[in-house]
Formats: sequence, structure tokens, C-alpha cells
Amino acid sequence: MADKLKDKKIIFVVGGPGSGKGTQCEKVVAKYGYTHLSSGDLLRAEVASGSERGKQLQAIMQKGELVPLDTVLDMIKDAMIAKADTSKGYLIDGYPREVKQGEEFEKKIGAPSLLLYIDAKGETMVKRLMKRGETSGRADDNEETIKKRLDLYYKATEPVIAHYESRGIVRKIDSEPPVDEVFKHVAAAIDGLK
Ligand SMILES: Nc1nc2c(ncn2[C@@H]2O[C@H](COP(=O)(O)OP(=O)(O)OP(=O)(O)O)[C@@H](O)[C@H]2O)c(=O)[nH]1
Ligand SMILES: O=c1ccn([C@@H]2O[C@H](COP(=O)(O)OP(=O)(O)O)[C@@H](O)[C@H]2O)c(=O)[nH]1
Ligand SMILES: [Mg+2]
Repeated sequence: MADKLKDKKIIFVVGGPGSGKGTQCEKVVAKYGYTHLSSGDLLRAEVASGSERGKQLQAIMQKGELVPLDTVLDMIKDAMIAKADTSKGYLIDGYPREVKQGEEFEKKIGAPSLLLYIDAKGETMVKRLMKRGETSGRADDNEETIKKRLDLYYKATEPVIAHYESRGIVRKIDSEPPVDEVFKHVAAAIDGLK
């Protein structure tokens, strides 16, 4: 039941591949006890399960393309409901990827109170992902797929930020500095919520 999700705080965390969304979300969990749901992690868990659906997802992700909207939204919704009794709020990391995804999320679940826009330069993101790729085991942390993810980010995801800007809920965070420095700004944005 989506009723369970009424009145929960929702924070969208949007930024390019390797901008540091996951890193900052972990720190928010530690300080504020929000529930962290990374759409990419949910998809990778489905791939790891070896299911038929997982095999289809893997092919899409390997190419750096977007998985169909309903698939991701259903996964996020299920994960949110599973945590609803203990959660005071949710960090939705890596979602929405395109304006339509955000609209569907709001229809089925609810409106976000804040959008954290984690912003790094393209060359920084590429460098970080190439480095992460040395140990991450992620099939998409390779030069060719990184380039595609970055292109798709600029094309499909950046318009999401403009879409929410008019509502006054976007906080842009520069993620070029060291992690703890960046987190100070993230924390200030969340403190401003109450
Ligand atoms: N200097 C600096 N490096 C960072 C910061 N955040 C992350 N990094 C580095 O960048 C890499 C990518 O960070 P992630 O948090 O995995 O990035 P992400 O945005 O979740 O990336 P995807 O999972 O690909 O969407 C990490 O392995 C860190 O080494 C930051 O705030 N400052
Ligand atoms: O809402 C989403 C989130 C992720 N993905 C897929 O999952 C991959 C990894 O997403 P993640 O957020 O983990 O990493 P990023 O691409 O931001 O580096 C993407 O390239 C997409 O193929 C998707 O299709 N829809
Ligand atoms: Mg991530």
C-alpha cells in the first residue's frame, strides 16, 4: 500500500555518473538515519539474483542505456514500502533519470521535499569512475560505457534539475572538493528542511 508512504520525507539525489551521489548518501544515512535507496543498486541486485529479468537488465546497463521506467519505479516503491515502518525519510539516489520518471514517481508515491544536485565536472566524473573501475567490479565502469552514461546524463537527466528548480527545492552542491567538505553543504541543505 502506498498509503504507508504518505507524509514521509523524500529527497531526490541527482548527479552525473561518479559525481559522488552514493558517497554522500552513505554519510547522510550515518548522520540522519534516512533510508538510502540507490536505483542503480536495486537494479544490480536484480542482476545478481540471476533472474530472467536480471539478464535483460544487465544487457541494458552494460550499454549505459536506461532501463524501462516502470521497472525501476516498481523496484523503488517496493523497497520503500518494505522500510516504511522504520523509516523517517528516504534518499532516492540516481533517480529520476528523466523528467517522465519524476512525474510517474510523484503520481504513484509522492512529491520530494528536496532535490540534491551533486555536481562535478565531466572530466572529474570520468577520472573517478575509471579509478573506481579498478576495484568496483561494475560492468559499466569502463571507458566506453562511462562515455555513454555521461552523454545520457547531459541529455536526459540534466533537464530533471530544471524541472524541479521552478519549485524552489533544488540545492546545487559542488562535489569537486574532498568528501567531508562536500558533506557540510549536503548537511546544511538537509538541516534547512525542518
Ligand atoms: N574528491 C571527491 N571525490 C569523491 C567525492 N565523492 C565521491 N568521490 C570519489 O568518486 C567515486 C565515485 O563516487 P560514487 O559515490 O560511487 O558516485 P555515484 O555518483 O554514486 O556514481 P554512480 O554509482 O556511478 O552513479 C568514489 O569512488 C570516490 O572515490 C567527493 O565528494 N569528493
Ligand atoms: O533509474 C535508473 C537508474 C539506473 N539505471 C541503469 O543503471 C545504470 C547504473 O546506474 P547508477 O545510478 O548506479 O550509476 P551511474 O550511471 O549514475 O553512474 C545506469 O547506467 C542505467 O543503465 C536506469 O536505467 N534507471
Ligand atoms: Mg552510485
